[in-house]
Amino acid sequence: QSLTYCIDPNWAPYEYIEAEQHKGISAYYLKRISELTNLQLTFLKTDSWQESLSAIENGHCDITPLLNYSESRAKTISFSKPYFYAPNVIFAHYQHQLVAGLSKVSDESIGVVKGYRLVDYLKGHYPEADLVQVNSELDGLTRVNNQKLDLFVSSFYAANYLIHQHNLTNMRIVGIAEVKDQLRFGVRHAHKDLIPRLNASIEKLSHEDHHKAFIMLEPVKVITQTNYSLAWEIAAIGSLLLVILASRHYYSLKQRKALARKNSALERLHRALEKKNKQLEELAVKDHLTQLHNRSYLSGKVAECINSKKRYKTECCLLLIDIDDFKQFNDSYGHQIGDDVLVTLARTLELCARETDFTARWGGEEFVIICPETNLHDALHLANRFREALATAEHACADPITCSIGIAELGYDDSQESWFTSADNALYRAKGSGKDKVSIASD
Ligand SMILES: Nc1nc2c(ncn2[C@@H]2O[C@H](COP(=O)(O)OP(=O)(O)OP(=O)(O)O)[C@@H](O)[C@H]2O)c(=O)[nH]1
Repeated sequence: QSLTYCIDPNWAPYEYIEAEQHKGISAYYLKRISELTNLQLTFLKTDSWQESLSAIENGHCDITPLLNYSESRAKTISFSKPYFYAPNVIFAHYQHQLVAGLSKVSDESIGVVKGYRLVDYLKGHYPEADLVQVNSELDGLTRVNNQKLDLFVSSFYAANYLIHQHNLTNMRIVGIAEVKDQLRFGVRHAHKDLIPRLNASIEKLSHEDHHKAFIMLEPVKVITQTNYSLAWEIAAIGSLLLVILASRHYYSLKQRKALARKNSALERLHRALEKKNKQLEELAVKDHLTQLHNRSYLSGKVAECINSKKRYKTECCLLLIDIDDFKQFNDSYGHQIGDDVLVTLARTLELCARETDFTARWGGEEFVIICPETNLHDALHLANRFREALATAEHACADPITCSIGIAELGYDDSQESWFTSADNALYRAKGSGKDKVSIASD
């Protein structure tokens, strides 16, 4: 005989659907009973217990393997004798005090699963109770856990299983409901002739059969042993990070020190370079032998004098000095003595000139004094003073040093070239008139 059966799909661990398959202890009992009765049972999948009850009522489902007796169900269903017994308990928030039984509940809401026999029971025995019908055991337990419902009455094993599975830790059992589950087969009235066969098979179930089913009520084991491997991994990664950070810090310190050393070396180099540059600048404007300024330096000063003349009409004189018969010093005493004579003249020049004058070696044995803010009279005085000082200056050979001097006052329209030409002409005249003379350009 081939029959269909249906279950409560949300009543783990009693019965539930997993991967489209009927699971739980009712699956186990159903298998045993169909073996013992030789019944062919085909599973009719439903989405809820309500849907399963409706399927029995409208004839789509013939048998359901695990339900309690109730008068209302008895209208459409014939029942076998019970074969599995379980207590019902009352759940509440973990801070709720113990409840001595359902009869002691007064103002609190009591949850039960819609369609369960408990609904009829509570309505019948406690009509005043604030009954809340929830969709499933899990729905009721979750509401209590979240303090959305005061109490929830449920099968102990089913609730125990769900609490573990869903980690509902805000709740506890606070009392025992007087009703117990006495679970049995339910058969559509049309097949009530099956009841004796089912009862005979139930009688044949052994103690071991029941024990195997009972074991299936055990919730999924919670692993209480601490898994240290993650801690070790974290510690290892942490240590590695520490080592990396420490070595980075060490290398960055090392690099900073090396950088500081390089920076101070660079600073030293920079200072040395500045010094060298200064020396080079001085070399560029100084005569190496006499240490007087050279022609290129003087050209700048001459330009300043010309500008000053044009702007302020200030007086300015130029003395062009040439050592007389200098060639003879070289020829008679050698080049070194010639150099000494040049240096002697340079020192004498510096002694005689004022601080505001500019002295320079113009080239060879020719020297220049530019005297700003100086008229011809004073320039002549300076020239003669210089000649006298030179004549008495100590130097390396016995011959006296004399020089001829050409003086030119800067004219308003003079350029450097015309000014020096005037001085040169005057010098030429001084040489021509017997040397050791001073000649003025305007003469
Ligand atoms: N020792 C030395 N001699 C120099 C230097 N520069 C130029 N002379 C020499 O100076 C001499 C100049 O000779 P001249 O131009 O004939 O002039 P001078 O002998 O002074 O004759 P007058 O100008 O007519 O008095 C040359 O022999 C040059 O070689 C120098 O730096 N050192």
